[in-house]
Amino acid sequence: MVILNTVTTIKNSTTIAIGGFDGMHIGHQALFNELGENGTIVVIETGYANLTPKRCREKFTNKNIIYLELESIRHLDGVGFMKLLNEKFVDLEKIVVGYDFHFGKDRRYSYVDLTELFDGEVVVVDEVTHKNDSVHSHKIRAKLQIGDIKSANEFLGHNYTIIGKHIRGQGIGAKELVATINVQATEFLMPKEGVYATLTRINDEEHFHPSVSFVGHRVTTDGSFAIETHILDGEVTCKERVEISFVAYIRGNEKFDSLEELKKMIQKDIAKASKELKFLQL
Ligand SMILES: Cc1cc2nc3c(=O)[nH]c(=O)nc-3n(C[C@H](O)[C@H](O)[C@H](O)COP(=O)(O)O)c2cc1C
Ligand SMILES: Nc1ncnc2c1ncn2[C@@H]1O[C@H](COP(=O)(O)OP(=O)(O)O)[C@@H](O)[C@H]1O
Repeated sequence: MVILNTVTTIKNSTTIAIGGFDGMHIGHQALFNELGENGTIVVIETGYANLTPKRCREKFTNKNIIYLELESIRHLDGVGFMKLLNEKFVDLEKIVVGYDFHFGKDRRYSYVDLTELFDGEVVVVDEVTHKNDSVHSHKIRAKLQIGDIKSANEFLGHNYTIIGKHIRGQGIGAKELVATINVQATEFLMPKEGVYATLTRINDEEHFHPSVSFVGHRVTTDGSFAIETHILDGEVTCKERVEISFVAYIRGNEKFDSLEELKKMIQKDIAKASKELKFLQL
């Protein structure tokens, strides 16, 4: 990962797009479309990104990304920020930002200041909306938190995807319910507690498996928080790194009086998830 603060200069990059870019949503993609061949994405890293934390942004672009820690630039005024960009990007000709881009101390400066301060071209991308609603990361987070996966995915332009590592479960699943892969993915925002039709990929497999996943506190068993995915198209063995893509919300988390009742419900969940995923190209 290239952190801009620690490198002296970046050569051959004539165009940059600047922002936080958590989510890499359709608004962000509109900026990337203006980058051209030698464009670089400059991520201002707040440390709070939880839709595409850290290097996960790289999954959703083929452009080069470099990272700039907010802490190291937040004190700068407009002139200072511009000086930093010019010093680091020695071939800079064009800067791409969105209509609401703000920077510098107290977010005091906008694209208007950028246009005055920069000697090259500033491209300002108009507001990107979906169904008359302005697309922003905070709105995607809010949608995920109420389980509105379909709208969140429409704003994102891709399925909301978390990546984590395989961890040991309680050992009840395979014996009494269905086999699940338990996942730890602490850096990501968790969608509303419940059951989802999902696509799961293990390590760097070429294809995703249709799956049904549970996210939440296992109120029926030990009460602890878990992310579990049950693969619908057979057994998988190698499972260090697990990627779960959320496609549709099926139901909320429930407490069942017995494992038999939970098992019956899981069978219904499987049927619903299979139906949701049937027409997807995996
Ligand atoms: C499709 C599916 C739906 C689930 N729904 C619930 C639920 O509504 N409430 C709940 O407490 N646990 C639910 N669970 C989690 C189970 O409690 C969990 O799989 C079980 O405790 C076994 O955990 P283990 O894999 O760690 O052994 C669900 C799991 C799956 C795969
Ligand atoms: N809906 C949108 N339409 C156009 N530009 C956008 C949109 N959302 C964000 N941008 C631009 O993308 C860059 C990154 O913005 P950022 O603040 O990280 O996104 P968000 O507002 O979604 O959290 C900024 O230059 C911003 O102006």
